[in-house]
Amino acid sequence: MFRIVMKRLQDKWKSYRYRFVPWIALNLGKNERTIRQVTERSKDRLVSDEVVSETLLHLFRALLRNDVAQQGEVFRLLPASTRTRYLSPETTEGPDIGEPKGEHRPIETMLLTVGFCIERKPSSLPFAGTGVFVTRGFVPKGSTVAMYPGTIYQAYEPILFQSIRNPFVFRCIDHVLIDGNDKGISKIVYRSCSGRDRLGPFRLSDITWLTANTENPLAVGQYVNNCSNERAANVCYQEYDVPEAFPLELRQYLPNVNYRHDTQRPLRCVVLVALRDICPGEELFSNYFTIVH
Ligand SMILES: C[S@@+](CC[C@H](N)C(=O)[O-])C[C@H]1O[C@@H](n2cnc3c(N)ncnc32)[C@H](O)[C@@H]1O
Repeated sequence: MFRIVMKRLQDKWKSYRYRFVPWIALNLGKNERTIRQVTERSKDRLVSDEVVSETLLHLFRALLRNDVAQQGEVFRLLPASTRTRYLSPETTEGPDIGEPKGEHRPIETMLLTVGFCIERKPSSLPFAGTGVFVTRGFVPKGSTVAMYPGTIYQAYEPILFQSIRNPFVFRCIDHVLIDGNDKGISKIVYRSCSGRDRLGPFRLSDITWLTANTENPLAVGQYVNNCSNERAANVCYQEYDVPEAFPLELRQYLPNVNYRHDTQRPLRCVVLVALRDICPGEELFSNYFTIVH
């Protein structure tokens, strides 16, 4: 009898694509109605990887273009044709209406390139700590709204010490883990891995999400709170593997790094995609549980 009960429990547990392990253990019973249900892994994607790439490239190019003063070494090593693209916007493949020129203020760049900006503020929910809000602009359904930063652990890699009392360990559908904690041992590990993985002057990941001033303003997705029966989810998580062709000079804005330097697969990122139109002033809520049937 005991074995049968245990087997049933195990099967139920396995069907959960639980995102945040400690949160689930405490809240599974309370929030059953807010669970996101998908019939297959492939149905969990709201938009294609190409659409996600388009937004990231558009924003990252604008961020780089507005940071020319700090990027001397990077520009020196870029092929002339690529360099020209950043130094004189009018030579790019079409007019980029609304792209800011000159001053380097990432949040303004975000507003002008993607049409909205998000920022961390005290959550509108009691006792939920910090949350993420759309502070200006308008987010159309299907937009890439945020990124989940952190160190990437493949399913077989050890994460024991970093995961103790850590509410920021995110689990992907294929059991890859992302440690998005910006404090303590997690912060030390991320900094060290990011410093390790460079190609000369080219940084391959961003470390500024560990501070209050993020170079990539999308990289605050780890602070998005869970929906509740009263506050429905307006964003969902989606895995995004960085394509090989992603430009070298733009990788410095990716807020993820592999724990092991010899990982033989594309860099995993996770983006948050809008489930509906979102207006300024609204807090973002995701779904910490998803069941794949
Ligand atoms: C990934 S963190 C989100 C950021 C968190 N709000 C903070 O300030 O650090 C997950 C933690 O946020 C809190 N949290 C998330 N959603 C919540 C909700 N709907 N109500 C209360 N607390 C929530 C829980 O403490 C949970 O363990």
